[in-house]
Amino acid sequence: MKKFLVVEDSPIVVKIIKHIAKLDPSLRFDIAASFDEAKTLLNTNGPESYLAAVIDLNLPDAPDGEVVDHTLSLKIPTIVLTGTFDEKKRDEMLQKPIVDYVVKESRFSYEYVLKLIHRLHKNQHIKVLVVDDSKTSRNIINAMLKPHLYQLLEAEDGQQALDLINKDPSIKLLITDYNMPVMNGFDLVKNIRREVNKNALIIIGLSTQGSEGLSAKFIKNGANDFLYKPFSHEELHCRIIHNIEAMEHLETIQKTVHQDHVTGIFNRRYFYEKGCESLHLSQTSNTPTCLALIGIDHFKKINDEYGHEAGDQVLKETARLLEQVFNRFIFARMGGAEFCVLLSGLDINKAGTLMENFRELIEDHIIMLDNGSTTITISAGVALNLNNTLDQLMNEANRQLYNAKESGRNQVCIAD
Ligand SMILES: Nc1nc2c(ncn2[C@@H]2O[C@H](COP(=O)(O)OP(=O)(O)OP(=O)(O)O)[C@@H](O)[C@H]2O)c(=O)[nH]1
Repeated sequence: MKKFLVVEDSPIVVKIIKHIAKLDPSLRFDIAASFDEAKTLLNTNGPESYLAAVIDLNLPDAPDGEVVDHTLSLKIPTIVLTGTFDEKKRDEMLQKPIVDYVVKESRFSYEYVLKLIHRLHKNQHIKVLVVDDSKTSRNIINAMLKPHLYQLLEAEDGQQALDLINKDPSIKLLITDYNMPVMNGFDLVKNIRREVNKNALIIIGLSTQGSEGLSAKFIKNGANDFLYKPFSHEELHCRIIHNIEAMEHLETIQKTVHQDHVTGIFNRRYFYEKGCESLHLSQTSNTPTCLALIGIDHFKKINDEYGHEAGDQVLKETARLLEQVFNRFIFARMGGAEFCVLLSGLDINKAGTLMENFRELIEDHIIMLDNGSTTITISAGVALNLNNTLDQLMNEANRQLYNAKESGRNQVCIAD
């Protein structure tokens, strides 16, 4: 993560920021105690080296927030961190394209600022689509979003937006007006929700005051949230953050549910979920598919000889090589020392050859352990899908794996 710039003359505040930031090694920052020092740092390092600036409003050589104008002119996302409770000053600052205005009240204020910095870092990867037929309205919303570093896209009506969403599934947030030609915001939401659920794309509906029934209608038909125009920068920002954080929590939960805790690759649950879908697709499109079940030979001996942690390292290294070779397929650790790959698009000969190559790669690979090094071998069973269920295919591959083990291990057995 890029570093951030703190412009602050109070040693106590600097000490608190340093203390809190120390708990998170990904946070790096420079400190300037005055406007002059800030200018020197910015000249020396270049404004592009800073993700954001955290600025105190009252500095000896800049008593009226002059540093804020300077960092904004350099297009650095700027967070005001001040001891000033003055409402007028706050309103004046919020008229500028700053990220946020935070009052130094307690340690939570500082934690909030550091959370904002993490947010800015993540926002750089979040695509936001703003849909409004009025160029002026789009410009206003974009100006509010820009300081938060989102990747911004625009559409003039619902149909344009729908086309963009269909073309680019990585769009995470859609902010749409209601009244638009060609396709209004309401129909846009209904159309999107036929394909994309609330956890994959956040939709925030907008409309002018006076259309009170619209908010409930928007939300009932699939929008995550709703705002009446005109809204403040802070209001929009809070709604977006609230929805994005909810989406990220869900993504973390989904990832945990589908991830193997030792190797970090997908687990059996994921394999069955995705594997069933993929098998169904290949059957309807008449595409050949094979399943390979792989077992590390005599894995128990590794645990016994080098210890359980070394056993874990062997599993991780095997998983890493599996990921390297079978990246374009669905693969997972099934449990113990067993891994599985669904080889979609490959006939039995190609699948067998690929698995044989993988067996050789493993055989020749030296695995470095904390307490030495070792080599391993694998056995594998490969089965071709003949309109089977995933369970049937798995059973056949398992029979072949058993044959490979019984025939002396370090070999690939293929179903006739
Ligand atoms: N280190 C480590 N060991 C594990 C883990 N999960 C299961 N094991 C151990 O893996 C061993 C099971 O290995 P098997 O696949 O039966 O291997 P094996 O019987 O030694 O070898 P083959 O007969 O060739 O299949 C058991 O000793 C388990 O305790 C894990 O997450 N980490």
